[in-house]
Amino acid sequence: MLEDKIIQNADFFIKAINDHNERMSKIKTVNKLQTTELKDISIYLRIRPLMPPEIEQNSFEICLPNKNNPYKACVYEPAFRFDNKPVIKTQNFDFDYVFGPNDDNKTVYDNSIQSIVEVSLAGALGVVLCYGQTGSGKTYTITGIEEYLAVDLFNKMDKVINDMNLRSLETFNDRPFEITVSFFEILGSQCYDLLNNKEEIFIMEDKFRNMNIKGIKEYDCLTSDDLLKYINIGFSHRKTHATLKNDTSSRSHAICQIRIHNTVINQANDGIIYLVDLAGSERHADSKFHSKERLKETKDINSSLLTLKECIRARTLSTLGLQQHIHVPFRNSKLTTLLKETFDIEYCIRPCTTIFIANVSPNCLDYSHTINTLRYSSPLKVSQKTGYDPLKKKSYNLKDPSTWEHKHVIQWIEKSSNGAINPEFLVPNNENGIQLSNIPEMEFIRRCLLSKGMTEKRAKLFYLKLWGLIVDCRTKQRKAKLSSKPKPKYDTSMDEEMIRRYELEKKLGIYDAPKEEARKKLMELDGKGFN
Ligand SMILES: Nc1ncnc2c1ncn2[C@@H]1O[C@H](COP(=O)(O)OP(=O)(O)OP(=O)(O)O)[C@@H](O)[C@H]1O
Repeated sequence: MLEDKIIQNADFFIKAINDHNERMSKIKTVNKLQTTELKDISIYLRIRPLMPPEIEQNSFEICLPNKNNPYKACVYEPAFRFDNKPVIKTQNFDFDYVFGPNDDNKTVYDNSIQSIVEVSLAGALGVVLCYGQTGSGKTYTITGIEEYLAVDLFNKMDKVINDMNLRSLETFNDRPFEITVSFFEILGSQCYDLLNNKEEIFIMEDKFRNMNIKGIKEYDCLTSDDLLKYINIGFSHRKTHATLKNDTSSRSHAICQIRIHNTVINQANDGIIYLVDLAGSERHADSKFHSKERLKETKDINSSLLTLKECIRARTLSTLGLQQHIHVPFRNSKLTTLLKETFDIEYCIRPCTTIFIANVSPNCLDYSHTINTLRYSSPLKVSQKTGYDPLKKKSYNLKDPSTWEHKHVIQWIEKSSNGAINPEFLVPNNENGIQLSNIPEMEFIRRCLLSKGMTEKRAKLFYLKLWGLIVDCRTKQRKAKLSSKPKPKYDTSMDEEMIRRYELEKKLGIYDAPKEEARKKLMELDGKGFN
């Protein structure tokens, strides 16, 4: 068997991988970028360490972070030539950051997730998705993140209260933030409340296109311990099965929803954090000995993961103005329907941040699983090769906030609020149009309220006015992009014969000639003619 052959040749492969790694360390180092700006969608990779049973098996690591470039991972395929000689093939994959086997959950949390806590407290939407083959460390990663996040959320409240100067508002009370949690799982098209005896719940869109979860129970959390207690109960009720890779493999998408309600600024939408432990993707081949029910389960999981991939990619491309198709297929699965605010840029009216963590096993015997995960996740990070230049300045357009400099922002605020809002309060840090759009709703309203005579309702309307512009502008840009797309050479209703005739007429220069004249000319030239 191939697996036995790989282990028998372990010495060769380990040496080849070490040599390659050594050569890589002599190449110029790429420094880690110190960026504090939150991206709409960030794609990370986490490579777990080899587990003790894998080490006992004499397995070795075939997926490593690139020593000199924290944005790349290197994968080595252990293979054999036709004459049975072992060879190693190398491939590199790009990410927003690669966490290696020595990086613990705290490092992952500090470098990827913690930034969404503050913005969610200010009213934004934060989504964390853990993806990977079964046994690759998704649950390990998400539970670790949840522990740090629960503590951090309660710790940061005070900072946000001070930063937002909430104490100065008349409506300030002794519980400015109400934190509630719910925990549910999605199995195909069914959803179950894991904190309420697995009662069925329903993800629905109301007539205002808002998403609602009918029947879900939300629990009030006064401390981080409360929050963690509910998360642990939820996990213990999740559906699992034994797979080839994991004795308790997760067969559902487990979603922890943390809602942050600001009781001081009631008009603002609640901040929401979704922590999603995706079901372990399993190759169809690995599940072929299972029951019909298991096969259907695997099919459902894989199809929803495919929809998720399409949605993330479509969203990224459309944000960058590179999307050719207007359709983001978020309605194709329950999970993406729930997260529609993240994907549907014509609906979304607040800053959304999505953090996608792909988890892989470094075990040489998991090569095919690991490469599948890398091929799935790495392309989600849209590379600069696509021609998108974030530094390229767009020319000023009164109706497009992304083109506004600080002075345009001031003009817009003064004009659109009829002088009721003082720009010094709303954009005190020289914010440009993009930065203005990135101010979460609560913070936006809070800043508006600093102007004399301003009410929460008026501030909310002003926020919606800005987002009306942003959404209109995005829609227009995408439509313009679509209409500038070259028209297909042939009408799709043309059959083969019509296309042949069209090509021939074009070649003979008689395409626009009257039919009779064209026929004569055609007969003269090739003696065939047509009716
Ligand atoms: N970074 C890590 N450091 C140490 N141990 C890890 C790490 N990642 C995963 N593990 C261990 O690997 C095993 C499998 O991890 P985990 O259960 O998180 O996999 P999974 O991807 O959630 O699998 P499934 O989809 O089947 O539920 C666990 O025993 C876990 O403790």
